[in-house]
Amino acid sequence: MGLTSLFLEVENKNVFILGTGEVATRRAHRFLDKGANVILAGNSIDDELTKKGAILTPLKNLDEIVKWSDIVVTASGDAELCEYIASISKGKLINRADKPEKGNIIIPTSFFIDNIEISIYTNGQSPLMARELRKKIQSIITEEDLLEIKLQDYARTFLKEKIDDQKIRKEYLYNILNNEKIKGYLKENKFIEAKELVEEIIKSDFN
Ligand SMILES: C[C@@]1(CC(=O)O)c2cc3[nH]c(cc4nc(cc5[nH]c(cc(n2)[C@H]1CCC(=O)O)[C@@](C)(CC(=O)O)[C@@H]5CCC(=O)O)C(CC(=O)O)=C4CCC(=O)O)c(CCC(=O)O)c3CC(=O)O
Ligand SMILES: NC(=O)C1=CN([C@@H]2O[C@H](COP(=O)(O)OP(=O)(O)OC[C@H]3O[C@@H](n4cnc5c(N)ncnc54)[C@H](O)[C@@H]3O)[C@@H](O)[C@H]2O)C=CC1
Repeated sequence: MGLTSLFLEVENKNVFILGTGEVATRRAHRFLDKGANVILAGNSIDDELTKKGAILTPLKNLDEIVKWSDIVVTASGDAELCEYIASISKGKLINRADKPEKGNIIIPTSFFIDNIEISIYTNGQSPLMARELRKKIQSIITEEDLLEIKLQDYARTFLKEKIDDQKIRKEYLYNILNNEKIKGYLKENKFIEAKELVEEIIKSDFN
């Protein structure tokens, strides 16, 4: 295995999910929430999925749907059917919820703090611990960290307009990150003051 974490654009991508149980439903929500077209094969799906645009198909003639799909998920308790679907999915992106090590996509636990996305993968060892680690991480990220991210975003955009050389932009961003006065402002939730100081620092050199 040579897994590395990446973010995948799934908007308007075609996703086929084999199964309609707990895991299949969770996967379907995740893809639908990001604008993918989702078809699930199985007996029934709940109204919430239907409302989001999921389509249910019976467990037959699945070859055409596999051809249609960009991403395949096997999440059925029927091991033989999972194997069959995997065998006709060669060359595709496939998440094997039934046998993760045989697929080429892992779905980690992911969560947001503000608009920062954090994903955890325990290398298949303990999904439950992935969930526990999530709680720990959530508890150590402060309001100040989130403001620093907003400030860096602001400074980066501002710098891109003023300075062509990326190396120089980088130097400014490090200086902003380590500026004690700015840190003090963020600690006191004074974002406007922090922003003004950033502008001052940059403008004083470039006006
Ligand atoms: C590899 C992976 C699949 C992938 O790549 O998609 C995978 C695989 C498997 N999980 C199994 C079991 C359980 N999974 C959960 C829960 C979650 N599992 C999730 C992810 C992943 N699970 C992927 C990476 C995991 C990693 O390594 O970090 C989470 C984080 C995200 C999500 O699924 O949406 C979600 C928590 C969501 C949240 O945050 O709340 C629970 C808890 C519960 O149900 O209450 C149990 C029962 C307890 C237990 O077994 O620990 C089994 C069956 C094992 C068997 O047969 O006994 C397999 C298959 C196998 O291991 O063969
Ligand atoms: N996060 C993850 O990735 C997890 C993966 N799993 C694995 O994913 C698969 C599905 O798990 P869940 O959604 O929790 O199960 P579930 O029992 O909620 O759903 C199983 C689905 O498989 C279908 N099915 C068809 N034939 C079956 C058969 N012979 N036996 C059992 N089910 C059959 C059911 O109709 C249903 O759609 C299993 O292989 C399980 O080991 C399980 C838990 C978590």
